[in-house]
Amino acid sequence: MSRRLDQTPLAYQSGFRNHFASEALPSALPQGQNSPQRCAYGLYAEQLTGSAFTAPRSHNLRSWLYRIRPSVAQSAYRPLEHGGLATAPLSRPAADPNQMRWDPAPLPEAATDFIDGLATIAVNGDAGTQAGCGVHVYACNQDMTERFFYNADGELLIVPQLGTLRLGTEFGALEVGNGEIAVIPRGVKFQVRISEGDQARGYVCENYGSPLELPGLGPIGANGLANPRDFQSPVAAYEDLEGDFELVAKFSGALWATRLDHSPLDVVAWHGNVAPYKYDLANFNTINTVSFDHPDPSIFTVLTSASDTEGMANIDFVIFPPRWMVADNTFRPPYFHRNLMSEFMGLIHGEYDAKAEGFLPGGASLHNCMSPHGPDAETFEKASDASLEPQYQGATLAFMFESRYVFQPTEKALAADFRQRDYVDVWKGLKSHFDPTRP
Ligand SMILES: O=C(O)Cc1cc(O)ccc1O
Ligand SMILES: [Fe+2]
Repeated sequence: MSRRLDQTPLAYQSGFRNHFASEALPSALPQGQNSPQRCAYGLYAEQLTGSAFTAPRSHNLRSWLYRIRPSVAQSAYRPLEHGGLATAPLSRPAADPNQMRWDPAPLPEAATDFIDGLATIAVNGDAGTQAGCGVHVYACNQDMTERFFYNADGELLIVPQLGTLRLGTEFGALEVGNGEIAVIPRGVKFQVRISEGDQARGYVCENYGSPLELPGLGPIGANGLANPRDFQSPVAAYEDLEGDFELVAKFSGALWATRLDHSPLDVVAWHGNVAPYKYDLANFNTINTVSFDHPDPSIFTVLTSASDTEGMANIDFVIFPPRWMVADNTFRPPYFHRNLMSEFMGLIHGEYDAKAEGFLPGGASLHNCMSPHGPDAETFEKASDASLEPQYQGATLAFMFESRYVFQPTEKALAADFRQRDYVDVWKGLKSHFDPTRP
């Protein structure tokens, strides 16, 4: 029998990290237990954990998968070369206090799938101690057909900028395009196809640390920012395919490949709270000032990965969404600042309010710990004189991966043709307006 996941209609179940239960065949899920002596339909039971067994219940993550073959039905792993991927710590660390910016990564001309199209821009922390992250861009023009991927080094937060991706996973299929995000938990096997457009580009945060979760809302209350119900996980769907397939694993900073004689997306039923999910950033309930001053961007946190120090995120995923700007007597764009946390930014569409020019959709910027940044000279002049009517800033969607750990750009990203070597000049025109006689 051959059944394919890329042809299965998309269907989702809603809720952030719910304890889901889903079956593609009736009664495929055991009732009242996880490991029956014999599973329905001759399936194998397999547990996948996203936390230590002994993690506190609030952070305990695991799912049970009922599959045609167990994951161990594979051959030995062998190393696989990849020219563009890097993992922290780098052997030749290249942390740099210079503010940096990149144009969008060029789209490939040769046939390139999602794995081959990954290129690391910066990393921080240490994958081996489960701290920090890798920041990659992907640019591809081919579907993964005979190969699959999983990442043992971290979960993957995928932020598409160009093209729509269809992610076939062990848990079912998801589709994500511009303005949406997807998260693939550590270890989950998946395959990427381009479902709209001939090519695709976007960003990936490979989170080595604790899995992303919703931020606490404090005095905001019970509702707001990213609401749990707007997160969607796929329903169980499987393929029963025999052939010659490759499973690529990222493990301890390197890629490895193993051969399979079947598709690993063969999970007929699953239950638990580890599962891929997607989120449409348009559902973000944006909160901003209705009085004065520019709130700190933590007000725009979508997801956060905790470090072992409370309040200092391993990574915050923050967006700058369409919103009303109404602040009175206020310099409305982002203020000038020097932050303890390090900031990697990307642009999903539109324009970013701190930068009049040069920060393009698909491009990126990096402002490391204490490196000064803020509005460029042109934006500063304009915003200092702007009339402060309520203004809808609609055509914009930027994001930030903000981390307590300094980002180290890779040597390739430093040397890339598409790095803007004159970026620091955007602040050149900021001149003194000081006049001691005019209070
Ligand atoms: O640097 C940036 O553009 C991100 C950012 C935005 C903002 O509104 C306030 C602080 C900040 O770091
Ligand atoms: Fe900043």
